[in-house]
Amino acid sequence: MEGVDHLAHERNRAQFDVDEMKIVWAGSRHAYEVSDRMSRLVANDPAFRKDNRAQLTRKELFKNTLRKATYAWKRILELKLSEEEAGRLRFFVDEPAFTDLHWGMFVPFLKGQGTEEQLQKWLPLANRLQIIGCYAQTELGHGSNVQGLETTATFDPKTDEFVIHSPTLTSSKWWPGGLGKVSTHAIVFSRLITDGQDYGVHGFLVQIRSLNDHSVLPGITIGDIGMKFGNGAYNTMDNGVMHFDHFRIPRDQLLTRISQVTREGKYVQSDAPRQLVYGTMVFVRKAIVIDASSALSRAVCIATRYSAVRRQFGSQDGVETQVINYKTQQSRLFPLLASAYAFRFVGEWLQWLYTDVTQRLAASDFSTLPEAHACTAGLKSITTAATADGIEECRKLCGGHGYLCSSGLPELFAVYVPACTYEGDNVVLLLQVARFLVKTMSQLASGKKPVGTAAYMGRLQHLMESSCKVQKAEDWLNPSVVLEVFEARSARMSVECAKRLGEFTNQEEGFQELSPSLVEAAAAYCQLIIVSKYIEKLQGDIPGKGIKEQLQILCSIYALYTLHKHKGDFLSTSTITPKQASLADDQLRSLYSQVRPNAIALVDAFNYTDHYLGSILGRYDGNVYPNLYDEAWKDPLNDSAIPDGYHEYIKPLLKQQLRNARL
Ligand SMILES: CCCCCCCC/C=C\CCCCCCCCCCCCCC(=O)SCCNC(=O)CCNC(=O)[C@H](O)C(C)(C)COP(=O)(O)OP(=O)(O)OC[C@H]1O[C@@H](n2cnc3c(N)ncnc32)[C@H](O)[C@@H]1OP(=O)(O)O
Ligand SMILES: Cc1cc2nc3c(=O)[nH]c(=O)nc-3n(C[C@H](O)[C@H](O)[C@H](O)COP(=O)(O)OP(=O)(O)OC[C@H]3O[C@@H](n4cnc5c(N)ncnc54)[C@H](O)[C@@H]3O)c2cc1C
Repeated sequence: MEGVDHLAHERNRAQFDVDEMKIVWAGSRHAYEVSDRMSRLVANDPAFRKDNRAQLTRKELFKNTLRKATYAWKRILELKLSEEEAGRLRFFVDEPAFTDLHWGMFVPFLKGQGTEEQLQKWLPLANRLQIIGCYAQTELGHGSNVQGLETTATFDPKTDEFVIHSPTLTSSKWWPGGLGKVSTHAIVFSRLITDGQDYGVHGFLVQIRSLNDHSVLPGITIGDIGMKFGNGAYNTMDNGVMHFDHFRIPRDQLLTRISQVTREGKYVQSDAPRQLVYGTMVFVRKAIVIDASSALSRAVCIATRYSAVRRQFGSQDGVETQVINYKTQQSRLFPLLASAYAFRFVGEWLQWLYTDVTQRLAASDFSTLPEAHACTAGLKSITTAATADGIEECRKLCGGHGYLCSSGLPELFAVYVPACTYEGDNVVLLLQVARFLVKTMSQLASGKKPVGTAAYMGRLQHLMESSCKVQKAEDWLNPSVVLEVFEARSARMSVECAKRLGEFTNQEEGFQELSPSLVEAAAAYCQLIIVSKYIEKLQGDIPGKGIKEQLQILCSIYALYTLHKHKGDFLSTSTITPKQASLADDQLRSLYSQVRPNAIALVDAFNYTDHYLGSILGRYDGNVYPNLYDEAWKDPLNDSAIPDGYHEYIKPLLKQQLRNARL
């Protein structure tokens, strides 16, 4: 059976052109071609093998990651890959490494905050990996509360230097990836103090290790923070701890696009808002949304293929039922499939928003920064939470075999789940969205017209009074009906929060008290964005046989499943009636039946190689059982029939039992 395509029958049932869908998924033909080429390059190179990760010790794992990351860099140079190609190559290598933080945070921070002079000095070194950088913001005592960071950078006018110091144990930098063992440089967030005054947190470029022998520079203490969740998984990364003892850096290593300190020690701020120092976080949060669609689609691909291969019960004609045909399986799996597509499209839109805000900032237009912050923070929160839960659901959808490392799902979950925490704890980020909504509501009262994703608030009166027009199940397929109920639910939840906030004399106290409801209102706003951006996508030109139809089905599933899951919100705000909620469920069931014949082709459209999936259950050819069986024998425990420890433990135990029985 080796090499037989067990899923061929499923693929023949598809009602759309899967090759065209691959292009939609990738974002463009060009993006598809780059991804396709890079994924194959990685898959066909034995140096990128990854099936042994769970068996390695931490030290072996880490060294192996260093080998792969440096080998990847060598290939990037040899093949003269573009920045885009290099990024995709690293993505398909699929192993968290110091390079993630170097390219993902250190270089973007440098580009965003450095002056021309600073860029000329540092960027070429960073771009050639002659220095390796990390992003050292979080401390032992503070992560979410960036303004609470304790590391100090005190200007010394006598020597024209900043003195970086960790005044307490809790001010030790803690968590930065790549810091523990690899980085030579770090962006260190510290409180800028000059002339006795504290000007708050700023980014400084600090060399932390010797470029000759990699020793940690005198005055700095650095180490790895220890093993993290799961075997293998994120333990390929050297998340680090760093403590400074009056360590000196030249004044020109304050990254000074936003503010400067003169030779005399005078603090000079530009016109730009100080929040621009958080710009790299906006950049990364945006990238994390696209990454959520990648991680979720990967889990869904595994669970969908395996659900078509796996059979249990119902043997009428001698063949048991494929578990994918069970309605419960479909009602758990297909919303995740739809979410993967929805997150992809909202990620594409977020990329547009980010580019737009960046261009505006370059022209000193800061007006859309609050919305960009709210959208990136909120969507990062909603998509990572749904993806982490979704991966775990996919594991359960694969039954017992999903719990094996060879399913690929345990490691995917362990690597992915910190996304709910890093780059901003998800609840903390939703509270930021809530603040944005409260502010938007209060500005309405003063006549300010809401724009962008908040424009619907301009129709507040209508949304407060409107009633849902759905009378039969198919009415739920009408995008304008769906959009309006999501808008009305979001508006009503925000208005309710604003009303209750108004009952507090102290607004901040009210905000704290009502924060659980505010987080729910923020989530409703983000779900509205996801639904509305998907609907907008469908209004564009989408060529290819059957593509638009499939995407419409998935869009309706995402919206109606979200409605089903948050039925309480929609009912308690009287946005829909119980009868309309029940009609939405009827429509959802019918949509699942429409997805069923296309399910395998819809996950094939992700175009993942077997190497990237890293899952026997998700193999393209569906030949699961022989491979699962063979894989078991490769476990080191099976090297010998009699295990190590038999003579020490099992034999004496059995003898003891035998003796006891004889007595
Ligand atoms: C192929 C290569 C792969 C590369 C991978 C590279 C890494 C990532 C790159 C791409 C991602 C790809 C996919 C990822 C794969 C996995 C990679 C894993 C990498 C892990 C990286 C993790 C790194 C980190 O975690 S770094 C540390 C991040 N820390 C945080 O996020 C802290 C969270 N806290 C905050 O952000 C803030 O402090 C706050 C938002 C909670 C604000 O608190 P506050 O109210 O006290 O704030 P302030 O007083 O300072 O300000 C209030 C004021 O400012 C506005 N505001 C706040 N934040 C922003 C912002 N970011 N932008 C704009 N404005 C902002 C806020 O709204 C207030 O405004 P007002 O008008 O109301 O005053
Ligand atoms: C794998 C991983 C990689 C990381 N990489 C880096 C890196 O490269 N560089 C870096 O600088 N940092 C990094 N971090 C740190 C990360 O950014 C922080 O852990 C994250 O921002 C959360 O902050 P915290 O740990 O302080 O959580 P806390 O804020 O202590 O959260 C604890 C709990 O308190 C709640 N909470 C906190 N504040 C509030 C509030 N105001 N209202 C209500 N609830 C609240 C949270 O919801 C949470 O439930 C990494 C973290 C991880 C897990």
